[in-house]
Amino acid sequence: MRPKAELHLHIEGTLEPELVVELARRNGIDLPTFDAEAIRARYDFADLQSFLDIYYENMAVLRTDRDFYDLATAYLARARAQGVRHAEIFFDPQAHLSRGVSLEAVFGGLSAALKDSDVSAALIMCFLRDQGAAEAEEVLRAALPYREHFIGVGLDSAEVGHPPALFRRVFDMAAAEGLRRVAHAGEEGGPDYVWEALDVLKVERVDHGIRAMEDPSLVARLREERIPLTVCPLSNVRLRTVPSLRDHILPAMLDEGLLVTVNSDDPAYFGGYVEDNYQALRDELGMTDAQLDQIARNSFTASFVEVPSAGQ
Ligand code: HPA
Ligand SMILES: [Zn+2]
Repeated sequence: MRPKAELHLHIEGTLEPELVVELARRNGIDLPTFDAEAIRARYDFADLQSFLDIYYENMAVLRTDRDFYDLATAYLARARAQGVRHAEIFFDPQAHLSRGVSLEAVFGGLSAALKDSDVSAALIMCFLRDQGAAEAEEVLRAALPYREHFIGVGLDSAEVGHPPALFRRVFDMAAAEGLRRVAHAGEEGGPDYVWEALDVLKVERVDHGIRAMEDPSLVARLREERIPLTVCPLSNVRLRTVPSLRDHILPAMLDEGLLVTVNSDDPAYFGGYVEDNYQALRDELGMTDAQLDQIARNSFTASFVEVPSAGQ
């Protein structure tokens, strides 16, 4: 299997229904159903928000550092089996703090899992854009005692109506701390969100970014500056940002000379882990092995951490 890096992966989006049930039992949490298949049957999404509603609901079973440890350990084992040599993993601390779960539990569990895995991995802390900039600044300040546990910051959750420019100050603060910067932009939002992420937040990578293709001058900028895009094909289909995989703009992005990568986003919800995304691109979109090899090479080029086994 082709070695690859995964650069767009929300650890809470790897929470499989079976683990939801197990953690609910362990933590004495009542669920509408304890049948994993019945939970999975709800995963028919109309858009990003309808997914986020269930995503935040399910993650309420994550309470202790052991829960976060088990979650990340399960992901890393699956990732390894899918050829992942290196993962840069998003997490959403605000979604846990708001439920009374401490940063200590979140960082403690995730960091221990990364340390115990033989897959190279690092954490990127995301701000929930729909919770506003003041809260983002607060969580960054609260996370600084854990500075050595994460390499960067990102911006996720409901995109439209929450433009990147609102987060200028917190991204400046993060830059001053030597943190790397990424943001979701151009998933449901238009090319203007991608421009803002680049110009105002100074992001070094754009998460999704598929709608950048609507603006030729933006495409030229991304190409000239070699800005990586972390595209998530199965996610785009399941959240209906594209009608079907056959309509996906990824091959055109590659033809434009963009530094595109392929990632799984929230694999427990979108029908596949990262190699499943590669295979779907081959089987349903007819992408060639040469194209997929290029994308896998791009994933190492686009990663923030030098990976010793890259390309082996
Ligand atoms: O695809 C996504 N988009 C925005 N926020 C998210 N949080 C988890 N997954 C996503
Ligand atoms: Zn995402």
